[in-house]
Amino acid sequence: MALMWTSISAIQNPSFINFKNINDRRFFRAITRASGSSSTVSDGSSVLLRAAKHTVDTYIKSGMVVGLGSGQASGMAIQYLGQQLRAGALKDIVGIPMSITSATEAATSGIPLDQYQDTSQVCTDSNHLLYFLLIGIDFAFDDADIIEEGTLVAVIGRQRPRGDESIIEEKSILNAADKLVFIVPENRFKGGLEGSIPVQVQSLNWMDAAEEIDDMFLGDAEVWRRPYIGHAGPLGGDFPLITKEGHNVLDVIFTSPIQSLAEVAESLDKVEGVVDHGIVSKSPLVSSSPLYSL
Ligand SMILES: O=C(CO)[C@H](O)[C@H](O)COP(=O)(O)O
Repeated sequence: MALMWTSISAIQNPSFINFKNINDRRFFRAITRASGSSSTVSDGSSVLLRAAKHTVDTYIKSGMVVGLGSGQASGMAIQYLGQQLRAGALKDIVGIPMSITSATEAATSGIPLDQYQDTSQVCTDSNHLLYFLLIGIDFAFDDADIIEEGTLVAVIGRQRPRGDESIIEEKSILNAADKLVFIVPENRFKGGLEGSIPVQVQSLNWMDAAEEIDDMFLGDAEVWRRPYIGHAGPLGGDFPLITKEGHNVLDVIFTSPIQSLAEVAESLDKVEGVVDHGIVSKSPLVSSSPLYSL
């Protein structure tokens, strides 16, 4: 594994925190030496753990509603958050898990959980007037497969779901968060990205959507339907993946460098049958002063 100094991107407030430049330079020199030519996964893990702890220590305050992401680094942050709760360093945290895996990790770490409701709740006051109560998420952290240098637009969902992950649910929590941090190793932070953009499509007319996307990125990308088991291929084999929402997943595999992830997202959004995709743009806050009660 390459040298794993870790970058953290605060997406809503895109000040870029580079672990190489903050805190303890000696630590990173030590990691550099330890990584060297015989670097191991554990070296990378220890840097990720440090980044995960830094994320919790810096951004999470008592009383917050926190979106809990999926992936190795998020798992570390969840465990550390649980430790901080048990130690009394933090209290009154409510976790909003983005997947079954993060829910399980949070539950075993002793973090109180709630579910995110994407729609506003309708309430009545004493005069029987209707008003809306917005559910707010103060902060969220997550892993990302790749982050576009410069824009901090991220891609999630490249890997086959390990549990019951849903790009749709994950993105709705990420987009609802007032502040968002991706915890990623440095080698996932780059420009001119290649590789897969996962696209969730309606299963009935998946092929029409696939053809339209194929035409759209002709020469730059191949479009394959993601299999549940077995080998990948354009048609997704005999057992195509069906998401928990009943959709298929297309992997739009870019073989040429992507100039702008935001433009790819905009193009995909226009295709009939596309339900969602793994590109997470810098979205505005759902509410700058949310009223919430969880
Ligand atoms: O899609 C994702 C978040 O849901 C992650 O990018 C993906 O799970 C990466 O995991 P890891 O960091 O463990 O490789």
